[in-house]
Amino acid sequence: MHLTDNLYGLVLAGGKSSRMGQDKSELQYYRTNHRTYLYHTIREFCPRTFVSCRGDQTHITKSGLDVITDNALYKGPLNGILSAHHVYPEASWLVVAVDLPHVHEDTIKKLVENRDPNKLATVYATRESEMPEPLIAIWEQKGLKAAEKFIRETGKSCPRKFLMNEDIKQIFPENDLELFNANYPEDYKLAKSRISH
Ligand SMILES: Nc1nc2c(ncn2[C@@H]2O[C@H](COP(=O)(O)OP(=O)(O)OP(=O)(O)O)[C@@H](O)[C@H]2O)c(=O)[nH]1
Repeated sequence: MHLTDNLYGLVLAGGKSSRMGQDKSELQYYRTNHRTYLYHTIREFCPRTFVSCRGDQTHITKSGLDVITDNALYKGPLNGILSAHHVYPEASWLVVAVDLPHVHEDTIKKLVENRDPNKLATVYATRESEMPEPLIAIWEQKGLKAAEKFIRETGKSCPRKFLMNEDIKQIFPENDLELFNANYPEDYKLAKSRISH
């Protein structure tokens, strides 16, 4: 099996961005807004790529990028991933959250090269925390089926809670900074300053 067979890309951009105070997917770290940057970055590795967002985010749905909008089943990032899974149930998904400013081509390449399709997911973790980061990960088709069952049975939709007890492959970035999560305006400023130096 080729490592990118059936592997579709998904940039998660459907959050409320309440801590940032503005849509995190509109923030620009490189030459364009970050959802577009990540979309083009992961498109190199996947036969099809989409942005995952809410139906009311018309600035995204009408942006010209391929989009999958959330269905109304649950809330949160896992709903975005499961909505994509419902549209293309035969696919596995390379997922990247839009609030990861230091993810770059090599971060994605490493994820793809280390994919283990026999696990439920291949997931990054920082060396510091060793906790799975489910939003920079490859979710296999069977992993998404299992996640959906977990939500139905527990009522919990936190992707990390699900992955903590599951058969996953965990990998580490070259540098923990690649997984830096920008949620607040101070994080945005800090990430921008790192990028411009
Ligand atoms: N499609 C989709 N993506 C989501 C949803 N909620 C969060 N995300 C995405 O998942 C990633 C992590 O989101 P969070 O930081 O947990 O939540 P957020 O709503 O973006 O931000 P806060 O409102 O500050 O918590 C981001 O890329 C979000 O765009 C959702 O309901 N649907």
